[in-house]
Amino acid sequence: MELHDLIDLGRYPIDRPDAPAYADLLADLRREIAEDGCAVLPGFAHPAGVARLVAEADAVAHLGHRSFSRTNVYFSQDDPDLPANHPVRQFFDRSNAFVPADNFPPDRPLRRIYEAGPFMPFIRDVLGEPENRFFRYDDPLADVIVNAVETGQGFPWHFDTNNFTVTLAIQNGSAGGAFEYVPDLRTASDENFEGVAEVLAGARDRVRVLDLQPGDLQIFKGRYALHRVAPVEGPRRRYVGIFSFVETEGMCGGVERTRQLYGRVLPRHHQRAGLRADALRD
Ligand SMILES: O=C(O)CCC(=O)C(=O)O
Ligand SMILES: [Fe+2]
Repeated sequence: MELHDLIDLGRYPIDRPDAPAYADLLADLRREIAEDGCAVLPGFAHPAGVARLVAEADAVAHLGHRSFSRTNVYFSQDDPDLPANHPVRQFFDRSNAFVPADNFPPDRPLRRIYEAGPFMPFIRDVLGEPENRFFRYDDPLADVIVNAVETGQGFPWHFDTNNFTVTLAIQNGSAGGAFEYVPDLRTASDENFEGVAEVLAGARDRVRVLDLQPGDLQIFKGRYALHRVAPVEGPRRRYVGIFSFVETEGMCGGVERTRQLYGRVLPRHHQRAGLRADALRD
């Protein structure tokens, strides 16, 4: 299976960084990131590629870790010393199933894309990050996963633990499942708890809504953009492939969050706790 069996390389020539079309594409996507905090590449995976990705997701969906919990936007514990309306103290229902990354071998479609030579440099170019601050997530449970969401389930407001998130829509639910986000709500040095509290209380003025279609690739700064997935409705599962990138080499997920989302932790999650460049709550 080659990259062109999955991706529309005619429309998105990520394998030809010297081509003028690559420079044009990059300029468009960088503008989108600057204006919207998010770039979308419609039809990045072509229909035949989507069919392969759906088949892969269907085959491993039963291995998803189904978890139901109440979580705050940081996936952290409550802190009773803070005021009751503080974002750390706002908990929302979360239910979904993450299919852990060790179910996606290199010769199957999803990891074939994630580990393809041109993919990481392309994403880094779009985000305008330097080479020494852009790495694949070093987490064997979470570097590339599928989020499988069934009827009634969703993913409430949160920040990602990895810096940059790239999602690939594989299959939509029958209805619902829209992606909502607030770009740049916090920075590496400013939690902006007040702004977060406003969104959690229902302020909609900065919320953007995306209705992604199967095959669409989305690139955004999930550590700084608060985001959520509206509940899915109807019999069909929603599948999204999630590719993670980080600014610190060797970084993996924290112990608490990894246990919640994947149902297990590895020795490296303990060994590398705290290996990150910022001091955000997570
Ligand atoms: O399913 C999605 O579109 C994104 C889910 C998400 O935000 C996450 O897994 O952190
Ligand atoms: Fe997320």
